[in-house]
Amino acid sequence: MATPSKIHFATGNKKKLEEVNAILAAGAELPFEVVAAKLDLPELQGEPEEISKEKCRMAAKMVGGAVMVEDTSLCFNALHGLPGPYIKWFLEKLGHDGLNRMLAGFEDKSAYAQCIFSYTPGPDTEPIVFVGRTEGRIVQARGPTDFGWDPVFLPDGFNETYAEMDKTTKNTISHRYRSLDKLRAYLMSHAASK
Ligand SMILES: O=c1nc[nH]c2c1ncn2[C@H]1C[C@H](O)[C@@H](COP(=O)(O)OP(=O)(O)OP(=O)(O)O)O1
Ligand SMILES: [Mg+2]
Repeated sequence: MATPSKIHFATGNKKKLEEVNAILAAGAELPFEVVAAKLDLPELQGEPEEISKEKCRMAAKMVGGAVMVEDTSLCFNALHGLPGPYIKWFLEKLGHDGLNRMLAGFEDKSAYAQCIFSYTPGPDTEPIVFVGRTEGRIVQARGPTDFGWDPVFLPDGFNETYAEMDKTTKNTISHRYRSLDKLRAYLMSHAASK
């Protein structure tokens, strides 16, 4: 279906919204507009791709139009991918130090950040899913603490945590960038020809 002119981004997280806007603004001019929609959506449980699609369906029903939603997981390899989609609760309850302590008994501190965007042009269309991943490892917290687990995630190939690096750098290597770049390409290629 052709890309509509207006897409609602349903999120309750201001920092995500900032990054999404910055990532989209850094690219070519878009044939669509992204508007924020603060909807009260439940934190669903299950497999990440299914969680994301279901959230997208619910949001599309609520706004009655095109929607994108995003969910972020932080997956520890030593723990076979946990906390994964439950990172929000682990971070809230344990803090940065607690996340490090979860790995104290393991030599393997490697982890990956995963972002899943789901998009639908409207409530009657099955959402499509775009996955982006950035590999790294869990370190003692370093840098500003204004966005989630950024201080404890050190992406591979860098000496700075997500929190320490400047936003422009994070926004060219992040899990969010990688999945949003795929969604952007999809939306551009389905834009109605002028
Ligand atoms: O790039 C990131 N760097 C650091 N922390 C991050 C990032 N992206 C999400 N986060 C945090 C927010 C929340 O604690 C959990 C994901 O949960 P998640 O459900 O996706 O986010 P949310 O509930 O805050 O917003 P939403 O309304 O879009 O579901 O990881
Ligand atoms: Mg959420």
